[in-house]
Amino acid sequence: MKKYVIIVAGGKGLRMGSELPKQFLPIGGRPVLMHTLEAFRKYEATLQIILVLPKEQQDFWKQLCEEYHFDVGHLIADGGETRFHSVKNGLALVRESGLVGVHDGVRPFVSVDVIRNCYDLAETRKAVIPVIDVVETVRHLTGNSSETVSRNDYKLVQTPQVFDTELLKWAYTQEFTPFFTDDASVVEAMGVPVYLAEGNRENIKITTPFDLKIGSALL
Ligand SMILES: Nc1ccn([C@@H]2O[C@H](COP(=O)(O)OP(=O)(O)OP(=O)(O)O)[C@@H](O)[C@H]2O)c(=O)n1
Ligand SMILES: C[C@](O)(CO)[C@H](O)COP(=O)(O)O
Repeated sequence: MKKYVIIVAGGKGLRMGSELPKQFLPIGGRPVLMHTLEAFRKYEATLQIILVLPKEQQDFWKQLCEEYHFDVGHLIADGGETRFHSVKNGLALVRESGLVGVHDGVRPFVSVDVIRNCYDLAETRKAVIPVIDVVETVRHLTGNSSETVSRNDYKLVQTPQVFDTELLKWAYTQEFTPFFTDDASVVEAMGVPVYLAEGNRENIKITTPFDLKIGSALL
């Protein structure tokens, strides 16, 4: 079965606030994105990797690949206005039927076991996302007040989110709404249920400078 992953790195990284876009910041001496692509190559040698990058960053990325002798093969698509639009641009390069995962470029610590489990389950479940437990107490804001809610009723959502290719392409024909913060929300809006798989706690999304410190410790 043909398998793809769309690795989205088309964002602005505003919360990181660094001059160098966060996907290029070094962890363990190498850009974040290289760790991410390698995790997927470790999962499967024949996986077709599609990397989504802002057009103006693509030459810089190619320079980095040469400088670091980075040889994980991949196609490049242009970043879009939002994550939704970036995924849509990546999906345009998905030409055969099979499975397609979507993964945040800034989640370099996804485990190969989690990747494999999500793809394996998607063969029958069609739409699979990795999640982890909430380990802190959660409060719901109600106007000027707030109340504790049961954390057992919630999960934290990670990537890769893996889908049947035709299903994801169909879902991405919808008009964008700000409610679409991940791929599962886009698929669910078509009335299709999403299956929850186990994520890994190290699979953090590098969002702020604090996450970089954690990332360095995780290597
Ligand atoms: N237009 C966009 C926006 C986001 N992303 C990607 O989606 C992932 C998750 O987004 P986030 O961590 O929020 O990245 P940014 O949007 O870059 O960060 P910020 O919200 O702080 O600006 C990242 O890999 C990011 O590059 C993307 O491909 N295209
Ligand atoms: C897709 C995601 O990483 C799942 O947790 C998350 O929704 C991305 O959100 P962001 O605001 O684009 O970082």
